[in-house]
Amino acid sequence: MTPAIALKGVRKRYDTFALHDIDLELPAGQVMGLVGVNGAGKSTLLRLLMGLVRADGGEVEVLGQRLPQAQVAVKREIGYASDDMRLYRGQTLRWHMDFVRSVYPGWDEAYAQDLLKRFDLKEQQKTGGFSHGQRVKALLLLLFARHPRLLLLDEPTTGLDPVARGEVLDALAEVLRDEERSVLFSSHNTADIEQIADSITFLHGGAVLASRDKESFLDGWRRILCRGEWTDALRQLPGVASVRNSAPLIELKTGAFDAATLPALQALGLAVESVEPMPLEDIFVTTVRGSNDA
Ligand SMILES: Nc1ncnc2c1ncn2[C@@H]1O[C@H](COP(=O)(O)OP(=O)(O)OP(=O)(O)O)[C@@H](O)[C@H]1O
Repeated sequence: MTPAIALKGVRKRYDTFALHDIDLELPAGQVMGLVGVNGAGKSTLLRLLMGLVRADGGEVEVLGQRLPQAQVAVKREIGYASDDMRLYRGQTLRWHMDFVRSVYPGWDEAYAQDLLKRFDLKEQQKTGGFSHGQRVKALLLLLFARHPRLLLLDEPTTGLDPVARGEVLDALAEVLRDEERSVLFSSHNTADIEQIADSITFLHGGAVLASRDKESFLDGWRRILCRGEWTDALRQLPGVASVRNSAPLIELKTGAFDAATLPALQALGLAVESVEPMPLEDIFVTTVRGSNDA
């Protein structure tokens, strides 16, 4: 099946920042979470995919079509939401719904009504009076009810209270039950990504540090506590991203945990005390620190 997004060797340079050689593929019907610190390049990447920014080099394909050539046709099939999108303050949400409906024939009014209830929004309210959370939910409603084939969401849950976050994530999960739809969403909140993403990409300093399906990501990482004598050979073990000597214990974090890991530690004279899975946030921080040290 044609991937929803395929990037090959994509580059974009600004005065003080560059995206370098981005290779990324999002299979159709999947959700990819894009995680990165402030300034990592997440918004730039999403803007490239939306055709708002043009790559300096490499290939950008969205829904099987090459950008920038197919930009106009592809844009109709994409739902893009970011913080800099504005609603007309003096108009009601209904006015916005009618406007989008007039432009997109695929508008689903029944679904829009369902989302209005779920998001607790009033269609006759002027959007100028909306809170931040209401504005985000209104924007998502206007996107979701169009049924775009690809959603590009730039930090959709940032700044939402826990209840609104839950509502937005539930609605997203529902949108995703339809296997035809693909989503790329960025977030600082690794818990959101862990909850709904099929695959995870870490972006740092304009480069992809890691991109894998969620299960293999989480399965491959472990925090291991051992007892014994410190040896520098620990740093050479496959996949080891951090080792800390807090005698009498040694803490080791590895991104390549497998059947050979524990025997390798024992061979170095260490007694393994515990092996724990790591939450995505810890995996992300460990990966970013490792790349900063490299
Ligand atoms: N139009 C532009 N001109 C010059 N520099 C830009 C432009 N757009 C983005 N940048 C720079 O590119 C870098 C990456 O910005 P970007 O907004 O893509 O990061 P981000 O990962 O989305 O960050 P945040 O999480 O803070 O939103 C930043 O240093 C930013 O200043």
